[in-house]
Amino acid sequence: MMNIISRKSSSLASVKAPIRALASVPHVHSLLHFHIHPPISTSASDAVVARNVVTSAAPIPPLSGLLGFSGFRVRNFRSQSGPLDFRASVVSRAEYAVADFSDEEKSSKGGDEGLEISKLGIAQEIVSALANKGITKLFPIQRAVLEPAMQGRDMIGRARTGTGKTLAFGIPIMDKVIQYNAKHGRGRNPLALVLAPTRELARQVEKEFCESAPNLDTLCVYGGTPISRQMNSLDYGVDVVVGTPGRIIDLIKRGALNLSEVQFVVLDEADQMLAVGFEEDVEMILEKLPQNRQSMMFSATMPSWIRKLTQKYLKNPLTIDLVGDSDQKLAEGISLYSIASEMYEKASIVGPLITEHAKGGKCIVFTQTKRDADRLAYAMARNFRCEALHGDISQSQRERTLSGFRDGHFNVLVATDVAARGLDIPNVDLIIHYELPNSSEIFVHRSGRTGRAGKKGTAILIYAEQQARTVRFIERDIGCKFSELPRIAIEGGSRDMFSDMGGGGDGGRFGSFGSRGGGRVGGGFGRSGSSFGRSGGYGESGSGRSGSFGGFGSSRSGGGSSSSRSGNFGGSSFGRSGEFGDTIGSDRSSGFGNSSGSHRSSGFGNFGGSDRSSGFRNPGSGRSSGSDSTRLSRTSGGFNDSFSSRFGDFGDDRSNNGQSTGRRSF
Ligand SMILES: Nc1ncnc2c1ncn2[C@@H]1O[C@H](COP(=O)(O)OP(=O)(O)OP(=O)(O)O)[C@@H](O)[C@H]1O
Repeated sequence: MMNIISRKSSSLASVKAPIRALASVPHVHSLLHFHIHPPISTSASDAVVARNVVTSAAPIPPLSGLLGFSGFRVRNFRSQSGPLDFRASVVSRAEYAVADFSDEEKSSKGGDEGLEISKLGIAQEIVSALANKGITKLFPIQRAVLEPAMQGRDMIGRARTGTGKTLAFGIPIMDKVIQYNAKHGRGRNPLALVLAPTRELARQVEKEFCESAPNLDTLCVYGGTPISRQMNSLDYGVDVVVGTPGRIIDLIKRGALNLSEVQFVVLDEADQMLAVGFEEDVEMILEKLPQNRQSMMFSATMPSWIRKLTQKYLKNPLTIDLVGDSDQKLAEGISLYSIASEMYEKASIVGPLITEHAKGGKCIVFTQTKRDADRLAYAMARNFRCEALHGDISQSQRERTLSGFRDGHFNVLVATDVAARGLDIPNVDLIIHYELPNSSEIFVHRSGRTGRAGKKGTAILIYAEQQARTVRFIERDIGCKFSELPRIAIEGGSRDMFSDMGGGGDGGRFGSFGSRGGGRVGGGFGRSGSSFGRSGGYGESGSGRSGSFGGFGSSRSGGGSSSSRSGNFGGSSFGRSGEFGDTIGSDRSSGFGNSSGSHRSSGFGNFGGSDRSSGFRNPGSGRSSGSDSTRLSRTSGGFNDSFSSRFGDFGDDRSNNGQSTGRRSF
């Protein structure tokens, strides 16, 4: 441990020092403009907003202003000191558009009604960087979060997919860190920590931070690339660390990551942390943080673990829910279609659907298994520029695939649910659910890869007749209706587009696929409670599946039975809901949620499609001993989040592993 620490004054660090010093030009205007006022009282019209926006998880003093009136109003920003005496940024004369967020959301999406970012008084570098990205007005979730976040409030947030949650927590954090650095000088230890359940999501959050505040040092940490690079980067000093829990713990354990100065922690996709088995890691990390901090959590559902976290680690949290129980769960602008198909014909109708509905644009086809993704991608590559993405694909290849898809080098991505959550790929026109998702939540997240940032998109659900009940269930659960597309007639000869891939049999091959229908509805739609409402968790097995796919099928709570009949190709919906009906795809086991590898180091960066502009990149390879993948254990018959911590002993981090904790200027 001490050896590691003594390296901190390495020559590399001293080279870095002037760079950091130069980068920390103070945003004096921001510091000067800031106001503190006593709270103002809520008005009678609060109810309008409260209905749609804010509920309090615990009794809180009335939050006024942003949350407290309908219509537009000019007001001063009310603030109290946040952590480390961070103060709210300037918001003098800022207009808070806080009418009905739902209505607003429908109409604006960054449109005319949004709050001008340039008027917020936040650091000019953020304003300019966002403007360069075409972001000039706040989205509703950002407006809802901004003021309480600036006030230092802990919060739980929920909004529809693609509506800008990252910047909702990102803007206040970036601004506060910039101000703090301007005042106190830049330090070595991070001031903000963002936990994400997957590498891809972590990378995306990092990208958003790097693009929006290019002068901040944001480091992304996850497994799959050498940990030494991340340790070096931490050694130089970082402002914000984004990462997956496993690698973060690894870095803490090695004495490379000192969380003693963290003032902001964000749990992004918190319920997904649970789904991929990170709960123990997350709690360990939260235990290591200073008491005096601001915590923000974003979660689509509220399983009991999240509630427990909320009670244990958040202080008097505010809940900002722009979805609500009865609202539709999908973003506006996504057209939903369903289409019935025989199991053995499904693969053959994907092509026509893409041609018709993607119209040459980007399309993601979601399968349940890695094997399906590979095979479908392979077969479709005859007619489309197409690649597969799933957890068995190496991290570096996954990144290449994602950046190729982003950049338009190919336009059809066949993915397992590894891509369902959080990924922000611009201009995806079409989502095809090749197989029913495991839960309504997964459906929402898969579909939410289109229609982002107010754009239009289409999602098509392919189902077998015997799965019609599940389709209705999804409709009810997400509050949307599917328009049924006419069946696509498949000529005999082309029924099985995998026919040259081995296997055989009457229709549908995929190796051991082959049963025509033969399904039975598993029935039993488990609806598991969450305080955020229904989250699905249905189990229906189209035709039952296992055979070559290995016995999926056991349903956990709330799920219907899924008959696993070997050799049959089935609809593969596996009821599993655990506490909240939110499930992950069966393919998560090895790859999804793995954390590893840095993709940005301050000086050198890493290779592999990172969007960090500065820096070279080094190929990420090799899994560190602390790879998170080892924690994901998959049990037969279902998806099991169980894992055992590799870090029973967490070291003596209470004393910060002996690291220097004092903030110092470089
Ligand atoms: N105010 C804004 N104006 C225009 N575009 C924005 C704004 N805020 C965010 N965006 C863009 O919208 C896209 C979606 O944002 P983001 O990924 O944060 O959504 P999200 O709510 O986290 O979605 P998901 O739940 O699917 O993860 C991003 O490309 C982001 O840059």
